[in-house]
Amino acid sequence: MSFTKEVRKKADPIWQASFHHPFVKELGEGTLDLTRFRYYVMQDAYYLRHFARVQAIGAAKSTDLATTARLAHHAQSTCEAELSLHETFAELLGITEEEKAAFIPAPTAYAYTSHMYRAAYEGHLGDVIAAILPCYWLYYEIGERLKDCKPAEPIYQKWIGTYSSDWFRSLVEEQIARLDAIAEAVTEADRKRMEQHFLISSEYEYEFWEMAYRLETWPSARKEIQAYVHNN
Ligand SMILES: Cc1ncc(CN)c(N)n1
Repeated sequence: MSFTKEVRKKADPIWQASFHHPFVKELGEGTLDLTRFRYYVMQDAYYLRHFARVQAIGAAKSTDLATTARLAHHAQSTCEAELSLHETFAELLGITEEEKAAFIPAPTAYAYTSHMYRAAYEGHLGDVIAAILPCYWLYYEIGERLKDCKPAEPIYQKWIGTYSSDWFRSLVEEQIARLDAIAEAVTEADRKRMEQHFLISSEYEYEFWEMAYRLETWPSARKEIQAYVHNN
């Protein structure tokens, strides 16, 4: 069995929990409260800004120019396609510049992005891709599951359309093939570490729905903590 099939199998229980999470189900049905989606859009814009940087670390850690170019292209796609989609959502949802300026990442968004940076800075390209692959692949599987849903809310239709698109599928397939090729060439210890990154990111993907559904906040109102994460 390929490395990605193995880790996908190990992660299946937590992926199933994401598929059945009320945020995902209600988005497909069109019953998701827009307050929750609005919160998600703001946290996800923060997440994607850091995700693009992690993709760029992958570009820098690639050992051949063709892979550097592809990873840089992926980072650019995150900025031009996904983040610009969020800009459209922000306009449609009436998210103001003041709200954006006062934005503070929630504990889960902060922890998930910190995990990706850690995997990326401490490891090689295989570590980078293992940590970011659930982000691609889980959303694509969710897009596939929801693609025949016709939520009355156009914003939700647009979200589903993005992640079930051929464009997104081709990015996912490219990263799966890349990770399998790397996994064949590295040591067993490397593969074990890559598996851990993949499983931790899978957990955080689930936690991200929870965070948005519960409108997570920091437990303490300490301004210095909030100022720190705000600036980072
Ligand atoms: C948290 C999260 N994970 C994945 C994706 C899809 N790139 C996203 N937009 N946000």
